[in-house]
Amino acid sequence: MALDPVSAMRVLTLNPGSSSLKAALHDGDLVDTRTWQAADARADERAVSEALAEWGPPGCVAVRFVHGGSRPGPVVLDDAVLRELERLSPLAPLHQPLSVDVARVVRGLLPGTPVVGCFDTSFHTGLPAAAARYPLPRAWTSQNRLRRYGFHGLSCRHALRRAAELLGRAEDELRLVVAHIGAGVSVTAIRGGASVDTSMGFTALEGAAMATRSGSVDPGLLLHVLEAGEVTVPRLAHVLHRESGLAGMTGTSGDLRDVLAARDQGDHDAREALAVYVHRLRREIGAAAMSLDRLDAVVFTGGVAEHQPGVVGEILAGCGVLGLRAALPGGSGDRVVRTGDGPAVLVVTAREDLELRRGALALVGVRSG
Ligand SMILES: Nc1ncnc2c1ncn2[C@@H]1O[C@H](COP(=O)(O)OP(=O)(O)O)[C@@H](O)[C@H]1O
Ligand SMILES: CC(=O)OP(=O)(O)O
Ligand SMILES: [Mg+2]
Repeated sequence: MALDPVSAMRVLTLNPGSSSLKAALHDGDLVDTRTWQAADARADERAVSEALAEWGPPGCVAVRFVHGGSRPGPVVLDDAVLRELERLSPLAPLHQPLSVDVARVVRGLLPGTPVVGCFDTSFHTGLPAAAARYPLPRAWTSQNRLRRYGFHGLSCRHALRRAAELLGRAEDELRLVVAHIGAGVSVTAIRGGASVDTSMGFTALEGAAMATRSGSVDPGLLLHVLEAGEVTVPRLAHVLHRESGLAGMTGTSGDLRDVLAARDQGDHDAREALAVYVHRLRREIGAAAMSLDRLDAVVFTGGVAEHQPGVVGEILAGCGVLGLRAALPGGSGDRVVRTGDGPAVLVVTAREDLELRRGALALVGVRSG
């Protein structure tokens, strides 16, 4: 069947994550992907040029931004929007500057080609007040700016879509917990097709322990090290984003492969770090489940979920209180690991690129239709 001109458009998607830049070229139903590791601004600029050299010019481009503020959906990027998004960089220092750079580079290389920004935060814009608001003074929160935004929304949106397909159920009838486990880690509760709670908050530092990010730490501890003069504010920001999590606890890069290798060699810190990582993930899964009236399925997605079934198995082994059964999610591709009594367990590849494409085509289609 011939595709209509909008869906047949070649779309380049660019996804700067905290440990990689992922690019994909969607040409009708064909997809070609490339990943560049250890993203930094200059490497990302080179990656964009290499992607364009390899694939040629697309009809439009979609760029993932983790922070979109209150934007409920994708927007076409122009200089003014990019300046606004750049102002959010301090709230997502591992991602936002890279996305802004990548968008500027691609706009420079492809003048006249629409470049669309799609936001992790959009999926969470309907969070109920109980989940979105911090218990801070009204004067701080009344403008609705200092609140919980949530991230990994493109991944959650795709996980919901795939879970509905794999389980043969309507999206809006599913009650899901989605555990996105990559370099960044978050857990989201989905009910009625929408996010109703999520572990990341004002920034992508809150919640579970991550590859190099601390996740949640008692704010009293942070006040203490600041007041004691042990660190400056910029140093503390650096430590919490880049020198904590699995990396900080072990002295490795924080890549789970390195941590598992160290544990296999009997390294005590690696064993303890993985125990903390798994414990904190289970705690977030339990917390997310409390926003649901029943739990139909837990969906594991992101690089760790895709490549390390043993770690998913370790997490599941301690989730019996939710009715989840221990399982080792072997196999590959999107799959239902277990069904039967208790919630189902799914592993889904994080295809943020498909949501980026969808978001871009919806906008470009509207503009050209
Ligand atoms: N075989 C593997 N290939 C790629 N990543 C892996 C593999 N095994 C484990 N991982 C983990 O997946 C993480 C990357 O996940 P990913 O979702 O791609 O991250 P991000 O989008 O944040 O860059 C790495 O930090 C690594 O710990
Ligand atoms: C929001 C976030 O942490 O993204 P990533 O896992 O891609 O680094
Ligand atoms: Mg990612």
